[in-house]
Amino acid sequence: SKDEAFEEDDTVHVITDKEKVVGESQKHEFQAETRQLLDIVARTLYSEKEVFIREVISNASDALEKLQYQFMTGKDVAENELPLEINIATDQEKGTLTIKDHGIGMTEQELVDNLGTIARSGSKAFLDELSKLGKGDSREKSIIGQFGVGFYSTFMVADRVDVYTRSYIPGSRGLLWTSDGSGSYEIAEAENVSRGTKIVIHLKEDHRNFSLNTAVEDTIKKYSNFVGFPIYLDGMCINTIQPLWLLDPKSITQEEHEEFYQFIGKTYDKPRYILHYKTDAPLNIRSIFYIPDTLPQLFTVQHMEHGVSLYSRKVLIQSKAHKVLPNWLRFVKGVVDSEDIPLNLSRELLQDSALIKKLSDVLSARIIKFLLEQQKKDRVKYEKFFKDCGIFFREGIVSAESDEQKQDIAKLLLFESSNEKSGVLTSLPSYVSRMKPAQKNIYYLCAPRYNSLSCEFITTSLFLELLHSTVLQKHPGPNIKRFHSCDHNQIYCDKRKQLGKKEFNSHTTNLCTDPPPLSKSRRIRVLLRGGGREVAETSPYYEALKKDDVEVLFTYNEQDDVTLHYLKTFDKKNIMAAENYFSVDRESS
Ligand SMILES: Nc1nc(Cl)c2cnn(Cc3ccc(Br)cc3F)c2n1
Repeated sequence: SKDEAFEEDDTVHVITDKEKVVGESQKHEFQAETRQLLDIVARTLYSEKEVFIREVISNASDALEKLQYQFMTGKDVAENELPLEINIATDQEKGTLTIKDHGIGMTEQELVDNLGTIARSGSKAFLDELSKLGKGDSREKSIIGQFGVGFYSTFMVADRVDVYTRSYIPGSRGLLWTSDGSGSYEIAEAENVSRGTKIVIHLKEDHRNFSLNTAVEDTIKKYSNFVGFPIYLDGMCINTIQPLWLLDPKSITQEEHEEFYQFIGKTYDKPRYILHYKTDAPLNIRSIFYIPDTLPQLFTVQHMEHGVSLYSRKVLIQSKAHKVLPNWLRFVKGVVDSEDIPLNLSRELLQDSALIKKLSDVLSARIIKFLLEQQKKDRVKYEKFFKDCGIFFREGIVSAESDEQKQDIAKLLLFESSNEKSGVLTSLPSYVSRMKPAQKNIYYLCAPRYNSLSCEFITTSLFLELLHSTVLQKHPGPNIKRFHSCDHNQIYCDKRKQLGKKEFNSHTTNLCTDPPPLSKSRRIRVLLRGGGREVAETSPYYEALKKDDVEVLFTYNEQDDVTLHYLKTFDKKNIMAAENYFSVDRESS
């Protein structure tokens, strides 16, 4: 198992340079397509140069997997005592980066073929596909993840690449392939080449950073941390955290989840909810989602660093893949690994592919289903979660493309209701389950706790006039509780305080005595405290519904107002504001 592979053995994991060329080397011209391909891959396709490390490590990992397969199918394997690991060495003096594996290695025929694959069929189809790949084209079956093309990416950063390789087939000769990536390559026989492949990358002048241990370590931890074999960098094993998402969910402890969550989230927080989701249809998905315990303050809600990490067969494709989940689920952290996602050519191709859209739809539906289960499983915990994250759901309803998604998200919402005591929350499905057959619509009454308006005014008296005309008229009922000037931008009105000469009519109240010393003209924000349950219950609009024993949802903030307005219907019932009760239902009933 993986653990054995990781146990510390005493042989030190360093790479020695004992290979020696014997005999003549044959010169080979790259086929035209190969050169063309080299140009493309080396110049344009990789947005971040560092991914060449991901590619050669993936090739090494695949070579080790193929060797394991030979072992398991009882094939005769040369040097079968060699450890299944990947060794990487940086050498700052020489300006080289070396990646070595004891995988299946290559025969001379394969060496040429693997390059040739691209030249003969691959690069033609590859180039066609590439040209065909308009924006968002879903059929981006790039061949980058296969052997060969990934290897070429080394020429983005290399003046020269030496490849020592010997196939696992007993009796195979050691070979040296070398090229500067321009027009040709050379192959010679070499001795002291151990089974597998060793790639020595002679770095270009301005890519010498890849011969620095720290730079290489960061890149390996970012892209290849979960590769299924130990990776030794300059003798140190650097990939130690298991790809939790591939394990059996029941076998993972809370501690393992917390450690993993902190590793991928770069946080010391704990997850509040954990969803380990694996499926093979309609896509191959291995994923773990975490909902953090503490959520960012409101401000960072818009700007929080978000996006789950997207992997393909344990290799990172994108660390903050924004499109894998819809924006309204940006509070969710985690990893998604799908074999159906090709190791991609570039970020752009990944951003708006139909494949990613499909993935996003499947995942968001599953997360909503999970949250609904949690709503039933532990109501108190869910209500706390809803208080923290309700804002995201409301955004989801407003921004969701399909009505089906709106309906799905709507089940997550909670409201106060005339049927329940103050402070008790209910959901739309529960409301509907209580509706009488004759009732056609769902009713809600918006009694905002705060009404804020920012107004321009010149002098105190004009301010009072303006306030009276614009605000107090609009919100009948004693919805103004307090006015006091706490700072020059916000004034509350306070029933108990007398303000200025003006007395407002009985319903409302007076403004506090000392409006802030104001310059000629200022914009201030007036927050009118009040509203909430008592306003709702004493609202004339509620009276009629109450008399007819029609349940009304109470909303206290404008986001809910907007959300219900956008939602329009739920479970095929119209969602109506209470004030429309008279006109609509009276006629019909
Ligand atoms: N590590 C490793 N192991 C194996 Cl078995 C293969 C097979 N192909 N490739 C990619 C590749 C192709 C041509 C050349 Br030249 C070098 C090179 F790395 C492999 N890489």
